[in-house]
Amino acid sequence: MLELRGLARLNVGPIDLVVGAGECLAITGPSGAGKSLLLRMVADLDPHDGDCLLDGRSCAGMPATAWRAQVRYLPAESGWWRETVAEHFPSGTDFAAGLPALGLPAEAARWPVARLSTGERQRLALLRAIGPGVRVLLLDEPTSGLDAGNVAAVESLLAAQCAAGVALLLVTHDEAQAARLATRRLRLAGGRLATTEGAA
Ligand SMILES: Nc1ncnc2c1ncn2[C@@H]1O[C@H](COP(=O)(O)OP(=O)(O)OP(=O)(O)O)[C@@H](O)[C@H]1O
Repeated sequence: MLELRGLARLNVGPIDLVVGAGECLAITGPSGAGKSLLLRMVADLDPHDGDCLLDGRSCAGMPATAWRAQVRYLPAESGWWRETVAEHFPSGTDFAAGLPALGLPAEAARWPVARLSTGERQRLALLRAIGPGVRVLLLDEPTSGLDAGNVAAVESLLAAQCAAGVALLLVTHDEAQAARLATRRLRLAGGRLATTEGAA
């Protein structure tokens, strides 16, 4: 349902790729290979050549807000711009119900952003990224700062998203994580994507 057609920027691409609903595509590759550039192109955050389509509808042909409501990008370092956690979630949503599954207490909804640890920010940013209407999650090292227990919690949540039909593009340096989560694995090197050995 997500299709990348000739996506290219700087030294990355052109990349053609189709990712189905419920598929988890893991992308590995050396530092500086262009993994984040690729995710940012799919999120339509930087100027680039080519186009992305969702169920045949072109990103270039729809308002940026409509694309980003369906295709969510979780950067390696999340952005926070208001004082408290709750202010970053749409009002009227019961996002706090999702906190325990990520190892966070319900009162974390009221915490000031300034007190959040790196791992707390990372898990809360993931909670922010998921939700009704989201079809694709673009995940840049979503567990890089986490202990083993929280890695497992995040991976469970991601597996549940896949089971619900969300497509994941997962950038990770963790080959074991790729093996656990991915339905398909690709390696980005020299600006091109290639199949890796050990792909599920
Ligand atoms: N705006 C830019 N202008 C020029 N070069 C850039 C720009 N953004 C990124 N790059 C370069 O493009 C290359 C790919 O960057 P990118 O962040 O995508 O790497 P990555 O594969 O995600 O690496 P890492 O695993 O270290 O996060 C890097 O050499 C980076 O310095």
